[in-house]
Amino acid sequence: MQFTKMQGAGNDFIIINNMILKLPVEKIPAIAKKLCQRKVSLGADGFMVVDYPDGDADFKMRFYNQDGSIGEMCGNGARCISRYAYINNIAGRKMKFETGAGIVESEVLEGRQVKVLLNKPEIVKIENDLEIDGVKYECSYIELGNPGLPHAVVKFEGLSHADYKEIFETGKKIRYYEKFPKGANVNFFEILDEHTALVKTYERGVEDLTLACGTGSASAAVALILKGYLKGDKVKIIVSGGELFVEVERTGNVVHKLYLIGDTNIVATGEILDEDLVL
Ligand SMILES: N[C@H](CCC[C@H](N)C(=O)O)C(=O)O
Repeated sequence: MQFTKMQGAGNDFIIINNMILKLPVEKIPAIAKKLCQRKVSLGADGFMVVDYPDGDADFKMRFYNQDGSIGEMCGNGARCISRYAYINNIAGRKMKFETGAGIVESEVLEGRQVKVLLNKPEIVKIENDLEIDGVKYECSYIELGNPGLPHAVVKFEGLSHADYKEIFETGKKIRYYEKFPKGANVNFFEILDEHTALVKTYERGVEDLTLACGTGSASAAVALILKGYLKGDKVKIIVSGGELFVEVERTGNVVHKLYLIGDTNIVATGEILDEDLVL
């Protein structure tokens, strides 16, 4: 099975072209779960499949998390798959593709940069503070697209110095918070200056911290701009695997357009030979 491995800001993905492979869609979750396992297989945070679109888009992006669960969308994945589609002549530099959260548009910029117009924030609860086990958290809740990809944006004092275990344990608790209808990716933030925030994400479906989350960084940018923590409409989000830029077009508290911009890296291309994989 031909594959490409890519990463964007350290969020890594296996990409396959199902226009050629023609794997039955119902078999993909198990394949994704198998191949995304670190150490025993290729390993990745997510598995992406390019497929024929239903409508007039260039292609359909199917996204699966490391545990085989379906994700509505993935921002860093969308950046990577855009460059993959461009390089493999599936789309031009500017493209439009279907995702579980709705249509996404993107543009492959110079070099390895890709700019993605993410699904609009459909649910925005800026003041959505939580209390779990007697501890209060300053939190916003945002869903991008419809059906929406769920994100909590949570203040974490001293995030840059906090140890992995503390962030992980807190992230896990909030990820399963009973009032989040479908769980949430948990994006912890610390403000570095008025145009820059540090964000670390506990990802649903990976059930661990990843080095970056694109839609999480964009959701954090929306929450932090609307809260007045960040100024201007283009902000920088520092993540563990690099940096991302988010542009927000809005009228007051209503966001019309949300862009994610950042680097991509093609790590490998070749054939998957995993002998334990049962197709
Ligand atoms: N890493 C992705 C998000 C994957 C979505 C997944 N973790 C889920 O909640 O289904 C991003 O860059 O936006």
